[in-house]
Amino acid sequence: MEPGPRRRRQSHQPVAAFLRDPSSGRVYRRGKLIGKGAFSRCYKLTDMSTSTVFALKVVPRAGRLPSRGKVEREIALHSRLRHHNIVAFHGHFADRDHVYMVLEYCSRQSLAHVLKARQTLTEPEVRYYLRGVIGGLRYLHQRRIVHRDLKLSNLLLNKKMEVKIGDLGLATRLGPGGRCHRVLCGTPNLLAPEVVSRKGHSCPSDIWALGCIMYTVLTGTPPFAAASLSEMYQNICDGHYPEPAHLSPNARRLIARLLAPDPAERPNLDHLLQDDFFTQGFTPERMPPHSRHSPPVFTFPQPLGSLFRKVGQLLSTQCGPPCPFTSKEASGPGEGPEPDSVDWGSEASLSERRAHCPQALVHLLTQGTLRSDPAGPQESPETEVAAAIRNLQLCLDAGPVATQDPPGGQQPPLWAPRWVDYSSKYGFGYQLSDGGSGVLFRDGTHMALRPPGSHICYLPTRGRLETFALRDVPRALGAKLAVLRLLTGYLQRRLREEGASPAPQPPAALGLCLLRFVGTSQALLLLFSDGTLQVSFGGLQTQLVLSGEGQGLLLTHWARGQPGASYSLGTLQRRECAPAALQHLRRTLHLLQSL
Ligand SMILES: Nc1ncnc2c1ncn2[C@@H]1O[C@H](COP(=O)(O)OP(=O)(O)OP(=O)(O)O)[C@@H](O)[C@H]1O
Repeated sequence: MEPGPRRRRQSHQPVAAFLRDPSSGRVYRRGKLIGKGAFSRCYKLTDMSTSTVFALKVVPRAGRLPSRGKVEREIALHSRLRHHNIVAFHGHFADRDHVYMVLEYCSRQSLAHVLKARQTLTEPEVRYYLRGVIGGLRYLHQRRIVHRDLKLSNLLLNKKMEVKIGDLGLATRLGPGGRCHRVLCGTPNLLAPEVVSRKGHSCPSDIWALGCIMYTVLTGTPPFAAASLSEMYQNICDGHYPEPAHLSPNARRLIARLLAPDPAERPNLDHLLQDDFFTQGFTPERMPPHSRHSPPVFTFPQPLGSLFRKVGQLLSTQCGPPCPFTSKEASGPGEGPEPDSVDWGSEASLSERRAHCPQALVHLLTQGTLRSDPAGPQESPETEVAAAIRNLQLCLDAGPVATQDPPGGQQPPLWAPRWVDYSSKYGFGYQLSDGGSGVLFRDGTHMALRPPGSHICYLPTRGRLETFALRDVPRALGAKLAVLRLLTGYLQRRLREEGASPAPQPPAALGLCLLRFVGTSQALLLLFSDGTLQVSFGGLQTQLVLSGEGQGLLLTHWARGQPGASYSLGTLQRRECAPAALQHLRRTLHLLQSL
């Protein structure tokens, strides 16, 4: 995957089983061989007095190194560095045959090993690893040091799966012009155009390597891997690589920015984490060690409570038309865990959905649609989506954006402030702002609990409403009622914990139901039967609700804990809408159009 630098392999003298650092007096026991580089070998090493485990990098002293003083330069440079995302340097010594470097031990090997086992990584994982690499690289660049050999095998992982930049053998300080020697060093398929054309390495050359790394871990193949070196260098100089069409637009855009042929156009590390790829997607705080072998399923607390949401695998879970739930009837909650101890979806259900939906359009994580009556009029979910798109366009076409946020009205619409996606097992539960709740089940049916009389409203298919008093619910619906109660109880508990109470507003119509939900890495979109469209971005950071119709259209926008502001179509037409709300409208439109 990563052709190594064209360097001659060294023959190695055996390394003694016990080694003494003459300057510190420490005695070490050499352990097993953990890896081999072009000029070095790495062993596990234990400090005999403290039992601390290190990695020992051993470089032979024979006069066949690529350039004299290379190891000395590596030691001089590496020993002064101290950063959480750079392999720590603990000491060095030498004997007649070898130079030894005592390094922080990274027991989970490298990202090259992970990719070999996994073939590709998911976007949340890539965000997690890149964050660490960017942290370490920023530290180097701030000190005017370029790494010059960033590659997967030099991104090591410690026991906690924290990423550490290693192998500073080619790292060097920048010269006065922000560049260093015009030599062709590094790993050929990761060389930046300016390095290939011998203009010298600079900080953007490392950024280019980051682009190659990102591309490789997301697609499983490096962006530049032509049969001949000259063809590959030509592609590098032209910035010509196979378009990774199946990746999310944000991932593709960031790769294109990182792999800009002109170094001046590549993003600076200080701004990289502000890219949409990082800000609009979930980044795990930690990485489970098993993710070295299988895709992780992440769970994370929502701001409104410890809900768990499925973000395990972004990959190619992309569907065009809505994927039906499986026809399996929802089962009772007896055998399942509490919703706040479950993940959102499972790999099995994702691959199931992928098999159903070969077209790749939207980066979906989870979705569900209310079942249509096969004997009834052909209602397609696209009809509601098209209506929602029309409404969004009406708002967007209303007029130019106000230069500052106008005071919004306070007309809270009926919406779903809380939800829990338990669709991998039973269904998607939500609580309405009037205190009612509902579940769209995996089998495409819908059941709701409606205040004030606590009616149970059941829709076996779209348009067929059956209502029951709580005690009269037929036995056949007992399992679904149990799920509805389980999820409602859970959401009410959250409401109590937040100290919130339902808004005083007229209760929803008995037939109101959730027609469709779509979860992507960026947003959760809910479409109700009365045409209300609700979109939540970034967990619950920003919410947008579009309700009503025609001139009664109302846009309500909540941003980062601010009280909601509502805008009527008339207000929007008078050119008064918060710029942030319009921006979210555009993102919603984009999302809907890509369904
Ligand atoms: N600090 C460390 N902890 C654990 N393993 C390490 C550590 N440093 C290196 N290794 C392992 O040893 C291998 C050899 O590392 P080394 O830095 O000598 O060369 P390399 O970067 O893999 O190759 P090259 O020298 O060709 O660029 C690595 O691939 C890695 O698997």
